[in-house]
Amino acid sequence: MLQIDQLKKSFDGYQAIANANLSVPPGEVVAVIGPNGAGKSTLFNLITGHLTADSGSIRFQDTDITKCTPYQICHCGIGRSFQLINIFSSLTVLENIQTAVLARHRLERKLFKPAKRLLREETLEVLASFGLVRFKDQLCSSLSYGDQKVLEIAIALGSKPKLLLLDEPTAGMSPDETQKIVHLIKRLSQDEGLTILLTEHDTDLVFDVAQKIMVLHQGQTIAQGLPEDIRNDKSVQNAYLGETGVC
Ligand SMILES: Nc1ncnc2c1ncn2[C@@H]1O[C@H](COP(=O)(O)OP(=O)(O)OP(=O)(O)O)[C@@H](O)[C@H]1O
Repeated sequence: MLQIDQLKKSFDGYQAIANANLSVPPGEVVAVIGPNGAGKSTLFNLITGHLTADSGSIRFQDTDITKCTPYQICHCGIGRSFQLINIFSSLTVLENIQTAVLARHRLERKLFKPAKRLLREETLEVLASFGLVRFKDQLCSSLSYGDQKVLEIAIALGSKPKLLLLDEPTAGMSPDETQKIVHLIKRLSQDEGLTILLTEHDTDLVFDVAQKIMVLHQGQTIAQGLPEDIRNDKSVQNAYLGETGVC
């Protein structure tokens, strides 16, 4: 579904992505892991068009998206939730979801008065599937951190993406909130067949949910494969030595 080849990106001479290769098969949960500064967020920003690669290619469903804008990439079918929660805090929960649903129907310009009536049923369905109906008239700023994250993922799914990118979805969460996100990832993958690409520092979570893992180290793909192979890979163990000792 997503194919990345020989990707490179430098910042003022520093190669943040030196040579990244990744293949994401349809229907799978794929995790990108690596020590701090390995280039995970940079890779995500390249995939979603928030950064432009110096060289290499990114193909999504046989379309070359390497030089596309974030708007074009979103309309191609790639949705994203960010490391820092990215919602409209001063809008209600319902209005946030409605914004995403309107955008999918290319009705963004009708965002204000008439929008209240537009696509309300579809918006309520999205809210229901994420257990957010009871919060629908609350301002987003009043939700707990965990519920704000669920809302952000629901917004990303409002555009009905085929591939969902989750950038450290459990960062800063309590164990209970983390479990809620784990269940959500499994439900979206197993019940709805969504393809998911995530980065995450919590390697227990990664080994729990991912069918495939890519390991980035200093901007290079040093390993890619099944979780059990990654766990036993010597280059991965070396990359993590002195870091978390997780593998
Ligand atoms: N806009 C930028 N300008 C300059 N350097 C950058 C920029 N973005 C990232 N970098 C550098 O590129 C490298 C990779 O950063 P990146 O944020 O992609 O790593 P990461 O694997 O996501 O790290 P973390 O796990 O800590 O979030 C780092 O050395 C970072 O300082």
